Amino acid sequence: MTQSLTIRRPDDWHLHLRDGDMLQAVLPETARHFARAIIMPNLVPPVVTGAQAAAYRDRIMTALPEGMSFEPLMTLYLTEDTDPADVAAAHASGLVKAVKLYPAGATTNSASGVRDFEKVRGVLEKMAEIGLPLCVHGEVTDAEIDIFDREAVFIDRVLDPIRKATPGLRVVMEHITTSNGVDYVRANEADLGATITAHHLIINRNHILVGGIKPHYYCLPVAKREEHRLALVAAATSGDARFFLGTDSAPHTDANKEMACGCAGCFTATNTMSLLAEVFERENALDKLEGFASLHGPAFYRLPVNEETITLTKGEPVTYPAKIETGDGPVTVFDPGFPLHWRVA
Ligand SMILES: NC(=O)N[C@@H](CC(=O)O)C(=O)O
Ligand SMILES: [Zn+2]
Ligand SMILES: [Zn+2]
Repeated sequence: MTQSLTIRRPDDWHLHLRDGDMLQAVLPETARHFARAIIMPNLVPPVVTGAQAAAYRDRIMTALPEGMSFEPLMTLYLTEDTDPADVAAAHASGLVKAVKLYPAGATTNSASGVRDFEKVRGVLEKMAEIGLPLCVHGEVTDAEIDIFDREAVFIDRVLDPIRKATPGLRVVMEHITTSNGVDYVRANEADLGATITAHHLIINRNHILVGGIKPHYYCLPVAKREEHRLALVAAATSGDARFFLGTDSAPHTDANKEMACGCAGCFTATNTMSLLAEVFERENALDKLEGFASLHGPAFYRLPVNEETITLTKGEPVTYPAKIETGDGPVTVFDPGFPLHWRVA
């Protein structure tokens, strides 16, 4: 008997599409399964203004192959010079669904991010007033803080003070990687959610470092100890609506990953739904997959759920390309290290 599971079409609440040739190559990988995605603004130069977001959305729609449907949900990259009025106008027009906070230097293309959080107070207050969510890359960048502690320290030193200083600000903790992140979300009733990636449900830090360094498992925030992975799996499969899927699918060419100073990012757009179904099945939680991938995100963002459905079927191990070809060079698809049995029909 074939097992099958029909769920509402999922959305991706944290996605990097890049631009140009890379955009062209990776967009169909997402649009094949996902109806919508929150599009990260960390281009070079970053997407800072409403006008830049509108132009980027047009480039995405131009890159979408005939016959595919996909709605990019645009974000603005928060800088110390961001104009609250521009943010409010971009939100009011329906263009922009979130603002993204990168601490300066925390991750790929974050040099224009925020150093002095006092300087963005006016924007955050405006966002609280209009209900526009702030998506946060939650890591401190202080050189003396150990990379494995940067998320936990960020929660205490930056996130909690910002939230207390800005009542009503709606925050998404992006790509949480620790039990500290899970606990912080659980301890706060309102205005707080978190995205979880597929790869952080699968790898811990040993996968990156034991038996030789694995550049394709290196992303930021870096995967943590196994106990943290288990906390993420428990949160994702719990049915708690504050946790939802954000793949953080972040394509870099193999040349840029497999080098002495390799880029951070895992490319999962191609096989996310197969990865998730395998993880949720192992937890006896396939009934929670629709909530995580298709229902909790729209609820947080106050958007309608998708009317279409997808069907996952279980069978012989799924085959998918090890790499996708792009105009910039090949991009390796995330390999979980075990066979996947669920495919999107
Ligand atoms: N996750 C990553 O490791 N990389 C992302 C940036 C980010 O989401 O932090 C990228 O843009 O490559
Ligand atoms: Zn990030
Ligand atoms: Zn990201």
